[in-house]
Amino acid sequence: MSKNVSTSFIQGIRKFSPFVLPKFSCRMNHFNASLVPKDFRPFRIGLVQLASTANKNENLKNACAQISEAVNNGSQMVVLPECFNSPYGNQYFNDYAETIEETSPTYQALHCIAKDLKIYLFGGSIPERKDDKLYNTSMIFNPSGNLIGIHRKIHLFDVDFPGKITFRESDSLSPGNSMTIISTEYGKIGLGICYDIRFPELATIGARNGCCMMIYPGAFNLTTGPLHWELLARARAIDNQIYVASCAPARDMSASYHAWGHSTVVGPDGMVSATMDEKPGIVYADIDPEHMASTRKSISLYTQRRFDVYSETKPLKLNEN
Ligand SMILES: O=C(O)CCC(=O)C(=O)O
Repeated sequence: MSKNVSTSFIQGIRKFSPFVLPKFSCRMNHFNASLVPKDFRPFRIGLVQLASTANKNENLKNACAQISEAVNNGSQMVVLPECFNSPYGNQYFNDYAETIEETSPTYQALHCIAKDLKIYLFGGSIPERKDDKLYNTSMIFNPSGNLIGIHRKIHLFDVDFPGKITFRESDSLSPGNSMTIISTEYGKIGLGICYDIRFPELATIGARNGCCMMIYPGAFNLTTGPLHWELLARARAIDNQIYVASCAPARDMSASYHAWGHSTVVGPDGMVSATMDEKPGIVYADIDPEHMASTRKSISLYTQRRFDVYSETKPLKLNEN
């Protein structure tokens, strides 16, 4: 089951200050495995950049076909984009929303394909109905088809770029209230959805808690995509010397929301390992503990952090008299 971490940034840091990892053993002794989380194993990830339509059944069928393709090409972990089963927009969330239960169409489709193909499936996100509220929610399944985690988008996308894009997700959605870390046989994976990537605390606390990777299903747009999509993924990776995978929908200029696309995997050194353009497709990357170890050996952030100097972080107060 996922571990929902509800801890403050400082508590998260202190818990792992200084960064201590158990001594390594077994087959990882050809490199300095004490520099990586002890449960981190190599794997191949596939990010499915899906072309979604207004037809939910079609979207689910297409998602399953693309997941199979990713697995045929060696992926042990597959990621879908934000809002992959519906168009993206406040006007759609209520109509497309599902409850998270075994009889719901998206749950069923993801459960079956993860089980059939024996993979970890990070099911992008869908509009979720829970009690009287709607959330932007990701379901994560293991190779037995069990639901092992749910992440509800914590930071809602409320922005205003006059003349370019104005969006207020909070007009229809409620925010999730906990961080999510998923334990897999390849290591721990932290999860955020889209706008969550702008808040570095999630990745930093994830890394302190032993995550080898952060996954962000996301649908950036044609204004903030070129400005920040890759930069943010690289920043989260460099800050923490972890892998970052961001999975986007393909761009559809006939839809009301135009996604940036460019699904990307960034390595622990901050370099782009794999990426693509805005069209439908799949991005593959081989995730390698040795790469993390060599990055952390060259630039030794984890032994050089000055926890004795950093004081409690406080929220920025604007216009205080
Ligand atoms: O942060 C951004 O620029 C885009 C975020 C977004 O599109 C979202 O959260 O859905």
